[in-house]
Amino acid sequence: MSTALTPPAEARPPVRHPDAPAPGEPLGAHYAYCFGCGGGQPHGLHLEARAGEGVSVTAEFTVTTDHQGAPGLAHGGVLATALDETLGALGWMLRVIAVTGRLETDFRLPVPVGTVLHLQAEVTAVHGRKIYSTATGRIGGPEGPVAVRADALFVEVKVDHFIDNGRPEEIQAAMADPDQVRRARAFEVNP
Ligand SMILES: CCCCCCCC/C=C\CCCCCCCC(=O)SCCNC(=O)CCNC(=O)[C@H](O)C(C)(C)COP(=O)(O)OP(=O)(O)OC[C@H]1O[C@@H](n2cnc3c(N)ncnc32)[C@H](O)[C@@H]1OP(=O)(O)O
Repeated sequence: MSTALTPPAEARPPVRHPDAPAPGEPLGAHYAYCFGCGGGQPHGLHLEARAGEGVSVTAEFTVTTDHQGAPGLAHGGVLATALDETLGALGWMLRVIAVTGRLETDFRLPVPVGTVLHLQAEVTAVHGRKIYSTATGRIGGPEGPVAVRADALFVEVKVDHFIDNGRPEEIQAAMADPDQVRRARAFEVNP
């Protein structure tokens, strides 16, 4: 693991937000057109995440023919996306909006089309706006062998990060959608 992903000595253990969804509760999509979790992306991952214990989440992603790199095998970038999306869902547990700063991925086993990837992610430490986290993707069941894993650094941002940087068409549509505004607020500590 690179030094940038090692929490400094002053980092604190993560604290589950009191209003975090209960363990087992589905988290839903943070944006309908998200490539990772949105229902509105025909070739997306349609990843479904649930709250876990503490500051953790679980998720499942079924590899389809849309996700191939080599014939019959998942593309590594798609698997990294599944890890990234699962790690991103940890924001629901902290009620913080955070984006990926760094994502370091180990690919340990090939993942065939048709596989259900069982993902688990947890926050390991928090230091200021920096959120340190780790994730695994297992095949053959939730207790199966680890096919992919990642360590990550997410950085907390305000909703302005998206409003200021996103293309105006999509931002205006999102801001006009009460359901999207509700989802964005669910991520924020002080909405
Ligand atoms: C109604 C309105 C509609 C909106 C609704 C939206 C709802 C959304 C809800 C939830 C969204 C969740 C989405 C999850 C999706 C899955 C996750 C992704 O794929 S996210 C996309 C990929 N990532 C990016 O696009 C980031 C691009 N990068 C940036 O924007 C900046 O670089 C950013 C924000 C990461 C940092 O920039 P700075 O200017 O804010 O802050 P600085 O000072 O540079 O960094 C803060 C600290 O972090 C460290 N840091 C930053 N990047 C680092 C890196 N790559 N490696 C190591 N350290 C890093 C720095 O060294 C600094 O540390 P020191 O405070 O000094 O100790």
